[in-house]
Amino acid sequence: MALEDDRRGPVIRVTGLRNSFGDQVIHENLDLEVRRGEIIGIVGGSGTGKTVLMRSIIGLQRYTAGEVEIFGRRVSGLGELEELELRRQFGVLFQNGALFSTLTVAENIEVPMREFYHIEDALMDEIAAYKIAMVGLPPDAGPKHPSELSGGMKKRAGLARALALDPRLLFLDEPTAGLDPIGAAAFDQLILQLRQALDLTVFLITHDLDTLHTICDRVAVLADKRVLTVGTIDELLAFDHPWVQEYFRGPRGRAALASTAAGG
Ligand SMILES: Nc1ncnc2c1ncn2[C@@H]1O[C@H](COP(=O)(O)OP(=O)(O)OP(=O)(O)O)[C@@H](O)[C@H]1O
Repeated sequence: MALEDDRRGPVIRVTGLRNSFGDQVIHENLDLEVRRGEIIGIVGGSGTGKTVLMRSIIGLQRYTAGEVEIFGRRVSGLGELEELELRRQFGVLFQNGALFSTLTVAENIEVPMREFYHIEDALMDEIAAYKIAMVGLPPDAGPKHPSELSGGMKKRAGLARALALDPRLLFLDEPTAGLDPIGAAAFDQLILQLRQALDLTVFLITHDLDTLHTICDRVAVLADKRVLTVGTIDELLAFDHPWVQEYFRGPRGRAALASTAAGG
């Protein structure tokens, strides 16, 4: 059953979200809208709940209050078929790539295909090879196991798996963490290219200021248990809050700003 698609509304709408673990309240009354086709960066100090927010949106975290809509549909209370149909429309790259270590790269990419479709093995291999090429991995990466790949290649393999079902929405949790600056910049460019080629909306958790400056259309700041503000970097630079000012105007923030201004 195809989900009704509200093309005018936001791709993701989170309203009044609350998450807590025991006595620890992570989110309280959190609102966020993600627009169609944008790359939105999610930033915030460690432990502010960026990953918990992502997990709430994709259905892996049971929140205690609030509502999440994806493509105009409430994600809670969906029937089994509708939930499957929704899950097919987004891909996720988890923080550590989360590849199955006993499977090859191609087999990893085929996992979601096997879950959702009945496709012949030969066709699945072809699709996996196409996804491998799409993320800039060499063809011989397919039969390799994750342990044989560099950190950057693992991220690309995880991305290929996230793209396995041709999603329209992509979630990336700290994709450039642990990459060297050249590898991180290349990954940023890959995300930009894929957004353009595949008409994607991207929800991107990152601490990487270069990534924020280079590829994000808007940035949402998590603080005080909610989304404190959302805006372009220029708008955030003018936002009067100690964490935001320290983050974007501290030494690293200034370096990233200077580098972007210089076209680097
Ligand atoms: N399953 C869980 N049980 C208990 N506490 C949890 C659970 N998952 C997350 N937390 C807590 O929720 C808070 C937010 O965690 P989360 O991983 O979302 O932070 P984050 O903003 O992504 O941090 P980082 O930038 O360090 O990755 C943390 O204090 C964490 O310990």
